[in-house]
Amino acid sequence: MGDTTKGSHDVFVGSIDQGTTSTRFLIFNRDGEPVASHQIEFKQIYPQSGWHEHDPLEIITSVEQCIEGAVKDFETQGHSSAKIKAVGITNQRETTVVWDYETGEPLYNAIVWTDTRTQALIRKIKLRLGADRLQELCGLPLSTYPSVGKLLWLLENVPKVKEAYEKGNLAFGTIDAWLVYRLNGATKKNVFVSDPTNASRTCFMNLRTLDYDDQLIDFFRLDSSKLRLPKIVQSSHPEVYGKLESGVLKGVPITGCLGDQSAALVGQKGFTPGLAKNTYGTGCFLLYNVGDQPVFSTHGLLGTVAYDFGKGKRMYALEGSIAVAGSSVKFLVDNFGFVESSNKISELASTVEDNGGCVFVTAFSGLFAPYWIDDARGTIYGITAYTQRGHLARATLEATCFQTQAILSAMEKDSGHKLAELAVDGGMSNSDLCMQTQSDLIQIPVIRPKMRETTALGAAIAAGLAVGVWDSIDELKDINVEGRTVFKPQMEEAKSKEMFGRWEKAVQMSKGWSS
Ligand SMILES: Nc1ncnc2c1ncn2[C@@H]1O[C@H](COP(=O)(O)OP(=O)(O)O)[C@@H](O)[C@H]1O
Ligand SMILES: O=P(O)(O)OC[C@H](O)CO
Repeated sequence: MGDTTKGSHDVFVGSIDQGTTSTRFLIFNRDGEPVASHQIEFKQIYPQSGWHEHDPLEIITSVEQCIEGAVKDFETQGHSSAKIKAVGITNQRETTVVWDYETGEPLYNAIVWTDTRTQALIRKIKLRLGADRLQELCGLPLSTYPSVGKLLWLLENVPKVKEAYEKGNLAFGTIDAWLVYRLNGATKKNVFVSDPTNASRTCFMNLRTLDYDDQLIDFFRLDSSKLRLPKIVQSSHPEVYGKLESGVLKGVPITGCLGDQSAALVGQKGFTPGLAKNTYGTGCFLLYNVGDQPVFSTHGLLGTVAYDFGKGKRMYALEGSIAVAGSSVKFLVDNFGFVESSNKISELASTVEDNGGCVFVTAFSGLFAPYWIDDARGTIYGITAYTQRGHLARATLEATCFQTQAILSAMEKDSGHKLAELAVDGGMSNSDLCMQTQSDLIQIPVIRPKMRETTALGAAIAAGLAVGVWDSIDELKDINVEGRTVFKPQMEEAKSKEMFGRWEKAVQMSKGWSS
């Protein structure tokens, strides 16, 4: 930690937010306000129904361009880039990248967390002896969602990947590990690390020890002497993530790293057990801080790491993961031209009073928490000659709210605690209609901060804490508190229950389509 940083107000922290549909770089001041930013959408590759890939090199380019764009904006405002003391990384989780450790080149496209090509493979693995004990070790239910299935598919189907593995040259990583590796100059420095919030999404990490577990690796019939896994290091650290090797911020240290949902919890300052946040991005993810010991769900949720800021500052979370949220809105826009952009969907939904009897189970990747139905696919119920586009727009927004309602009910059963309020963020939370519907359905207040880049803020906090931009989390308490919007329940509880009953019926009916 440099003395010039400690206590000084004229310092800034950069944050790389590498999401499922776009990459951003934001520069935050010490008050947690974004002063400059740049965002780039990159290509979504869908080679077949159910497959979803990204180009790992395009992701790197998008990060480099975002850094350049935001720094330019920052300098235009009269700031010097020398004031940027550190950079944090936050990223889409589970998405799997494999590369050749000798050359640093990717061996296949990244397989995205939403991808369902591993459905049959996972079903076979579920039959193995010991499959029912996995969740007690790694916190995750066996499904198409974690990285492990994607890696096993690559080993079975891509000869180059298998060859590299046999030679002991196969590097496997989630997006955080890939970014850190490449931003450090790849083979030049070979910085090959991942933080526990990301590593906990692979199925290889033991949730109690925060290290790889041979029981898990053996169960998946992988040879740890052949597979190169990134070293698991804490989420906020002054040294372990290296430095930016090139570009306008060359030499600036990377000092924070968090999976995007953990970063959002940190950005919402969910540091105390009992606090929860729900992020409505491409998917939607509810994280509930359970304290410094892991909780293993028995009601369809995931046990995961909230953040690891070092000894005595490590927290766990229960998570409810919804595969499709904002992506369903994008689907109506891109595939059917319902409106010209996602931010117009509420307008369309407001042209009608209710869903007109329609329920849309947006199971494009099967249904995740708390249902885990891998063979469900997107299905709309209740269409009649009366149905208008507005009804479908409303049913689309409601689908994420219903799944959140189901997750909260599971969370109450797992934790024995009823949530008093829900902090929200992410692209889809911009819809007032959606947030009001959410509050109506869950019957508690929904709190939306004024500054919604909480994911990027969380990574900036992790990075800033490591270099003394902030000395402790107590110093963060006033950040992003002013100007919040509170959505209070306006619907009768009986009506909310009735609507949820119809949703649950639709979920049951959606089973089995892709079996
Ligand atoms: N006003 C809005 N109403 C509803 N959905 C929206 C709105 N604005 C953005 N979205 C949705 O939010 C998603 C983008 O949110 P974001 O938090 O940037 O996601 P990610 O981090 O996953 O890339 C898109 O899928 C988009 O359809
Ligand atoms: O891109 P998002 O914000 O929907 O987040 C993706 C998640 O990290 C997947 O687990």
